[in-house]
Amino acid sequence: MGDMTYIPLSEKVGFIGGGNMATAICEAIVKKGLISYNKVYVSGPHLHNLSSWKAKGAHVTIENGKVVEESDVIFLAVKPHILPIAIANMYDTLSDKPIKSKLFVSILAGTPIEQLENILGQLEGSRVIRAMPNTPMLVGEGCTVFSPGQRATDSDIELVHRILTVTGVCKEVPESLINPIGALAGSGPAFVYLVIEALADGGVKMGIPRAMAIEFAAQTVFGSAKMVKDTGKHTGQLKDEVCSPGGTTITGVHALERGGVRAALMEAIECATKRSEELGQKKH
Ligand SMILES: NC(=O)C1=CN([C@@H]2O[C@H](COP(=O)(O)OP(=O)(O)OC[C@H]3O[C@@H](n4cnc5c(N)ncnc54)[C@H](O)[C@@H]3O)[C@@H](O)[C@H]2O)C=CC1
Ligand SMILES: O=C(O)[C@@H]1CCC=N1
Repeated sequence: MGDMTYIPLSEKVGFIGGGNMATAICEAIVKKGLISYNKVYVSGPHLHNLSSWKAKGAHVTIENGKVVEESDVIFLAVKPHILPIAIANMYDTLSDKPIKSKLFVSILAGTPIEQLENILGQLEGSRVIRAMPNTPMLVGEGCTVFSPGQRATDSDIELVHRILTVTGVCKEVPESLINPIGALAGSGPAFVYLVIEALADGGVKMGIPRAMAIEFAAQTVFGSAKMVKDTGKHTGQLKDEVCSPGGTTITGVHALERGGVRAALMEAIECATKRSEELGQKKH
């Protein structure tokens, strides 16, 4: 994927909220040549927080409605509890303007499509696609899923797929899977960083210098993930191939099982999924 060049979008892309995830999406698609910053519009409550966007050539504003006016596809990239405020700000600018039929892509954890369609309902003909990205798209290894809303057209789906597929893996899924996949792939990088850090801590405890321990922990996780993806072998078989009878690895595996690592990781996904559901029900 790294060397592929993509046909630039004719559409202008907007972001309501210019934080971590909006930055990752935009950087990813700019890097792949899909768009240049002069066709990007981004809003937030304080212009000084958007200075890095401005420095790269994006159009910045404190009016969310301006982003909607200027863009063809608009990513909603605020925190879930901010959405009503962000949309109210958007309507302030748009109230007396004949804006119609815009495509919105929400990346908000938890917020269901139906809620998004209701809140955007004042904007006649607005279409919604709900997506769940993750930050590794910044290095071209993202994992994104999306679900189209009722009014999203085939060409909307094609456009969103075209945008997100350059950032890594991208698949359309039923909406019922977005919260669980958000837990696994959206939150997942944080869980994996924690694992890498803990592996490195163990290495440091055993005398490996910190920088070397981090590098080797990360490369080991990276290599193992590539083995799972490229060989297609069952993870249990790959694990067995590392465990010599009476050897070092099975001794370490025993320690992990004693520590309940599998249950802890399963619970992390279950808890994060439930938290998404709570966010959708506004139990903030
Ligand atoms: N960070 C991640 O790894 C992922 C985040 N998400 C979702 O992406 C969304 C954004 O998350 P982050 O980028 O991490 O948060 P963030 O806090 O970095 O970004 C949110 C941005 O919204 C801006 N904002 C606040 N009030 C606003 C308003 N009224 N109008 C416009 N902009 C406003 C803030 O200034 C901030 O820059 C969340 O809904 C989250 O659930 C989804 C997948 C992964
Ligand atoms: O922690 C969160 O709520 C967001 C959603 C997925 C990753 N970060």
